[in-house]
Amino acid sequence: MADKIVVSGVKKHFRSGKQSLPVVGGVSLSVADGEFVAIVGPSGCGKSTLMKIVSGFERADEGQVLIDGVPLLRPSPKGIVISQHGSVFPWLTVQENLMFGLNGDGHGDKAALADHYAAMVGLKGFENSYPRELSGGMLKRVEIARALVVKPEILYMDEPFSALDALMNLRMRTELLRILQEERHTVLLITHDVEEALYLADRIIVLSPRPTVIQASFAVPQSHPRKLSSPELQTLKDAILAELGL
Ligand SMILES: Nc1ncnc2c1ncn2[C@@H]1O[C@H](COP(=O)(O)OP(=O)(O)OP(=O)(O)O)[C@@H](O)[C@H]1O
Repeated sequence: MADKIVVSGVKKHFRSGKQSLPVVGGVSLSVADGEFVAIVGPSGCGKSTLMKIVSGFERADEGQVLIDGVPLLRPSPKGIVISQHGSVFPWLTVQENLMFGLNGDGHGDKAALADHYAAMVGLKGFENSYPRELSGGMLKRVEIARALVVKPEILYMDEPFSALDALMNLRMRTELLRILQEERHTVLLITHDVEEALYLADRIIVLSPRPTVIQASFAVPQSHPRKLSSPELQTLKDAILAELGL
């Protein structure tokens, strides 16, 4: 499969006063078209910074990011970010939120498309509801639908489910896999949760403490749906946790 994302020799530091804080210490990785790669690493190691660089919201000091072979200089229309903070507009209905990113004439009947994606994430019947009328899990699904409706080639997910309760977190994982089976996207997921990574990803990259580098990489060869209790995934989990010093 062709490489969708190529990260080569990326380094980044921040400056606070006279202090220099090295955050990304030299990261190179390739993500194939349609691949789902999860990134785990210790708290504060630089995961979000790396994600911002790979999604074009932050510039690297050194190295570069290529999307389909083209250097990334700003956020690409091919990618969309889903973060833990949420970006649903409270003053718009679910349908209006989903229609928001659809501009130009390329999207046909925007309302119908919005409703299709609302249904896809289980929000049929809530198209005219406002965010304040929805639960946290429903809001997160609006967010995911809002990202998918523009048919991004790349989904950048930074702890997308971390604000949800444990049950909703599990539901959303399954929901995401179902959607990805219908529409193949290239996905880069940052998570604290090794089990979430094992459940979802084709490959798991473990980052070192700051300044972060790739410490280990694990392929997850199992097909979906996966059983986290399977001996193979348990062995993999132990190996990843060992890399994280746990
Ligand atoms: N814009 C910035 N200016 C200065 N320092 C920053 C900036 N962004 C991040 N940092 C620092 O860089 C380091 C890495 O932050 P980052 O958010 O990338 O880590 P993380 O691995 O995503 O953290 P967490 O696991 O806690 O979400 C932290 O020490 C943080 O304080």
